[in-house]
Amino acid sequence: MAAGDSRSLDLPVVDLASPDLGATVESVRKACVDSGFFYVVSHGIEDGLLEKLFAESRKLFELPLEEKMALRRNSYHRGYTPPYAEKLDFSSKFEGDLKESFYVGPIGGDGSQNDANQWPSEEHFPCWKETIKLYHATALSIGKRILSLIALSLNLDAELFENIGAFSCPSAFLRLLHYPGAVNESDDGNYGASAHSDYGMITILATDGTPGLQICREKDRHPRHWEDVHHIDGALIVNIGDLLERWTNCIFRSTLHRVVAVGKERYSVAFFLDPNPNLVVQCLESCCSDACPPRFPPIKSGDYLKERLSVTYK
Ligand SMILES: O=C(O)CCC(=O)C(=O)O
Ligand SMILES: [Fe+2]
Repeated sequence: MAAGDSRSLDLPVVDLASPDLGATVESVRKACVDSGFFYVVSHGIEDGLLEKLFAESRKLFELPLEEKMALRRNSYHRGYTPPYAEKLDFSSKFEGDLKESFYVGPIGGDGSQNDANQWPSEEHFPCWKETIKLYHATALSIGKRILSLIALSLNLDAELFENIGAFSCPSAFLRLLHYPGAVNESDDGNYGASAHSDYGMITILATDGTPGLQICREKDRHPRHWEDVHHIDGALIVNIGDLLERWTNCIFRSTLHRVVAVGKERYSVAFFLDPNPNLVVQCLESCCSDACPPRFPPIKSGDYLKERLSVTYK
């Protein structure tokens, strides 16, 4: 289905600079319970940074395939993935999704973390690393602010995730994405990114404004009903992942989404913020009771995510 065929959604817009904390927390809770998706504005990203980020991303994807393949995703899940490398929806008849992507994991860190990132040559990409590093750090700090609102929205301490160690060496991955414009006839009906939910805690998405992103709020209803997530200038899109859904005993929703081909090239940058891999994720205290016991056993965040990724990239 092409974007635009479905009804457009009115997702909540969360203003990170709002002086009314109570209303902000309430709107975060409603969004996380209803659709697992919302917009964030007044995020404080410095002027021009998103433009620079998209320019560097475009420059990387414009390289010839063999140069990109020299930076192919390594065993630490950093680097380039070509078109068709990822199959998110196993019911799809196509070999894989149309998108190509580039992953950048935690940068530097406290020395205990092996910096396994791959970088294009400094000679041809003099501003690449600096721009990516700045956006990675900025997205991480926005993510922490959003998770503090999420904690409040669950009637928990604003610093909960910080206090339990989720943010000490968090598994924070940036993913640059490029969706092709024209596609071959054999890819007629294929998706930029086929239907999936994200695996981790939260995802923060910036796009170049090209449509294509859709969500399905009722994953068990068939036929599926897909709704367009329209672009709002200056806003980021935030969504809940499966790990947070599990953590909240399914009070918050990790919603199915996909990117349809719209016949126009599209760039986006997703930031996946997941906890320290050693953190044990067990039902949050405000999300269970005698009447509503935990649905899932505790699991180490890293084990959960490794298992999910191994299925996607066999
Ligand atoms: O590019 C987009 O709009 C969505 C990307 C996405 O869903 C993902 O990378 O998980
Ligand atoms: Fe996603």
